[in-house]
Amino acid sequence: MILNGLYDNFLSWFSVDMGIDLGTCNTLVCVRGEGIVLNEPSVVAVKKNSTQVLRNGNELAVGWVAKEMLGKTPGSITAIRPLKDGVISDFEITEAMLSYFIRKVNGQHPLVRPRVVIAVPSGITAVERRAVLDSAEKAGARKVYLVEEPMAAGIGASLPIVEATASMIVDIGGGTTEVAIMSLADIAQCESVRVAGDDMDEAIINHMKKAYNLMIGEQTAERIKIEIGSAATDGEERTMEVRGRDMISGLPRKTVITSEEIREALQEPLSAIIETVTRTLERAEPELAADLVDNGIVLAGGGALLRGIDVVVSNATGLECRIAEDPLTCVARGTAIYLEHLEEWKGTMESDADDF
Ligand SMILES: Nc1ncnc2c1ncn2[C@@H]1O[C@H](COP(=O)(O)OP(=O)(O)OP(=O)(O)O)[C@@H](O)[C@H]1O
Repeated sequence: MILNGLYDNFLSWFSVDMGIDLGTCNTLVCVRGEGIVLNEPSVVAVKKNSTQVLRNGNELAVGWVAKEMLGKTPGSITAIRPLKDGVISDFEITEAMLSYFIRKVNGQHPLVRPRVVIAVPSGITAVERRAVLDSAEKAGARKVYLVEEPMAAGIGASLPIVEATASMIVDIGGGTTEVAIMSLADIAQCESVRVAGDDMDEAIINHMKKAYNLMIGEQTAERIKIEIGSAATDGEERTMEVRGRDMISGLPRKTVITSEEIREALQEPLSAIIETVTRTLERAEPELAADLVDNGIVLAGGGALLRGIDVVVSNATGLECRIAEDPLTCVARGTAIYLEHLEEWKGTMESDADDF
């Protein structure tokens, strides 16, 4: 056992060990000492009705190359996101994507295969966990460890999660929102809801259909959310010109929308997120709840960047709420730190393979 550990540490000198935030929207890879070395959309372009990944010249159509094809693909090509609601919905494609990213970071023909820590949503089933482990192994990892996303986010946000005090994280990603209260390097209370940034985009698409008879794509909806979206007013209202297809005439058209109507459209997904936060707090042990009065709540994930979301969470809970530094990279940075302290963390799930 000890020899195995020493051998593994020895191999680590020759491999680029990495932490991966395998997200519904983006995949980030973090390497110790180097920070985030890869940040690409979790998108793969394949031939229609097949799992054959396309090439764009010499490059496989994965990540940025594939994202550009999304929504603009000719009939014979499908650009797909192999993760849905934070979990793998297409194994073969996920494996192809992971393998592309791991190779990109580790080099085409590495001497030693890397150790990899992958952050997974806390709500996923044992079968889904196994699927992530298998995909990463087949994608070229020497050893794979899984860490729960809120734990990784807490580590990345420098919360004192190993201490005997409660830390609370709300990680709002693309497909899932993870809410967790942690203490003594373990998750004490956790809730995961499959409502997050993607649902906000969908709410905007539905609003544009209902209010303007205008069909817009997912990328336009995301742009609206980022440019003028908000959860609470910050005293400054914004407008934006939006282009799409008229649902009646079928022709391209543009219209001007306001931040107020988008805030209204976002109410439903935001309420679901807030309910999850309050439910988690209600279930917390009294001692841990007491700690949170002083420690407050930290928001992470891309959704934390929605204007005024900290205000809304703070108003709903009565607790102080702050946004983690660089919330989009929080989980990935946490996975890389986790890799350095594997022995300290409880219940790490790891793969069986240990060959290079
Ligand atoms: N400035 C912004 N304002 C609002 N939302 C934003 C902003 N920037 C990014 N987002 C949203 O954050 C989400 C992506 O966040 P993140 O990368 O943390 O998710 P993920 O890790 O891919 O998803 P998951 O954790 O569900 O697997 C997307 O829905 C994106 O539109």
